[in-house]
Amino acid sequence: MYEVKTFNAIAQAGLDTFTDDFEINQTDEPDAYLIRSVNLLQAELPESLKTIVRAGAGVNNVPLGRATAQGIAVFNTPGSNANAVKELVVSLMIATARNLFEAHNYSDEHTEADVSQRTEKDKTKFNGTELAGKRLAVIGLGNVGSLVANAALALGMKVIGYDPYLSANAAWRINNRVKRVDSIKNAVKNADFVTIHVPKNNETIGLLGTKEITEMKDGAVLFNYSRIGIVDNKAAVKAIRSQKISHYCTDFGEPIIADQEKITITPHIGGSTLEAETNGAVQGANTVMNYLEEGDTTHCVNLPNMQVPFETAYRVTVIHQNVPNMVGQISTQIANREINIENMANAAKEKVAYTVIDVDDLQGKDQEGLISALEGIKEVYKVRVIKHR
Ligand SMILES: NC(=O)C1=CN([C@@H]2O[C@H](COP(=O)(O)OP(=O)(O)OC[C@H]3O[C@@H](n4cnc5c(N)ncnc54)[C@H](O)[C@@H]3O)[C@@H](O)[C@H]2O)C=CC1
Ligand SMILES: O=C(O)CCC(=O)C(=O)O
Repeated sequence: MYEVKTFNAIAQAGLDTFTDDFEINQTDEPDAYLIRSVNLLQAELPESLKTIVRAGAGVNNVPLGRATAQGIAVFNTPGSNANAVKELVVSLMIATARNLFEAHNYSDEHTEADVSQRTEKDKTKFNGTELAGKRLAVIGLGNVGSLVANAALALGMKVIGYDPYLSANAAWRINNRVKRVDSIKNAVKNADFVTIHVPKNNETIGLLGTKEITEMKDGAVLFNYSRIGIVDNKAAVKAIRSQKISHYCTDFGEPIIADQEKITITPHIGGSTLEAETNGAVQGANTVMNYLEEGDTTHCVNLPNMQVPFETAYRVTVIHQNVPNMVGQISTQIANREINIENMANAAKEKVAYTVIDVDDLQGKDQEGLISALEGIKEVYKVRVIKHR
């Protein structure tokens, strides 16, 4: 029986996906964490923990370096909530173009006798513009950005995209009418709307700051539905006050942007739809099961992605540093115990490597001895022996 500890609201459909070999509980010695936005950056990760699966996209709430050093595989569920974010961003583009927040506030302030008179009288205050024919810059063309770009095209907008790290898979999803450019400056300079959809990391913190906002068209509308800090909020407030940008919408509140005209804050609801939460939870549950039961690392963010068919009675998995002679040392330990290797696979991702060894004859052998011998190799982070179901 594997034990799974959950954090945040994980959709019931996801919890129901687990087979009887998995128990969801709040144990202190879980095999897996299934999480959403809980901040684990300062949390101690228990010795028992083998995997952390983020139902969603961003893994900036997980201490990746520490997890790797403890041999914990970290996954996300890419694309599971991308459509939800796309629809929210599109709705906010329309809302800002049509002054919907201001118009609603106006009507809300006049709910008494004068509301019908004012309905016609002041409506020119809320004259808007249409999206068709306007220009949208999308920074980051992955799962969310590509959907936003394609949806904007369908609404008749012109779309400019910037993504220096675009994967081949993501490129296939993008409509060829999205014009790709080689710099943020070239993306934003004539754009009426600018939206950013990138992961939070050292390179993307402050990616849209004073310099980039200055390069935007006067009166542009700016969106940050990625993470706090990717748009420099101080710079955004200055740009709103000087009317350089006409509206700023973000999913991540902080005091500096609170209670300001033309700044709309939503409470991190980009992925908060029934469909997205279900997708993420179901995909997350399958990820937990595939990793714990087979060592599959599809969509792992800190290990190489490997799918090796599991056709033997046992599988030994080793997470280790990506340095010379690891495969040699590992197979020597196995051979020393007269265990025959049926199949072996190894791949590396930056400084970390993952080795999968399939064997038939572990029954009755000293499995604990093998694990401790392998974990005795100083470059090894974690060893698991998995019995085929
Ligand atoms: N508000 C919310 O509830 C949600 C927020 N997010 C946030 O949005 C981010 C993006 O989500 P997805 O599109 O699903 O991720 P993704 O991984 O599919 O796409 C991210 C894209 O950003 C690109 N990128 C990376 N660094 C870049 C840079 N310096 N300049 C331009 N492009 C760069 C990558 O090449 C990739 O194509 C997530 O990491 C998460 O932080 C995602 C889902 C929900
Ligand atoms: O789980 C959530 O509601 C947040 C979604 C999100 O921010 C993400 O997937 O990166």
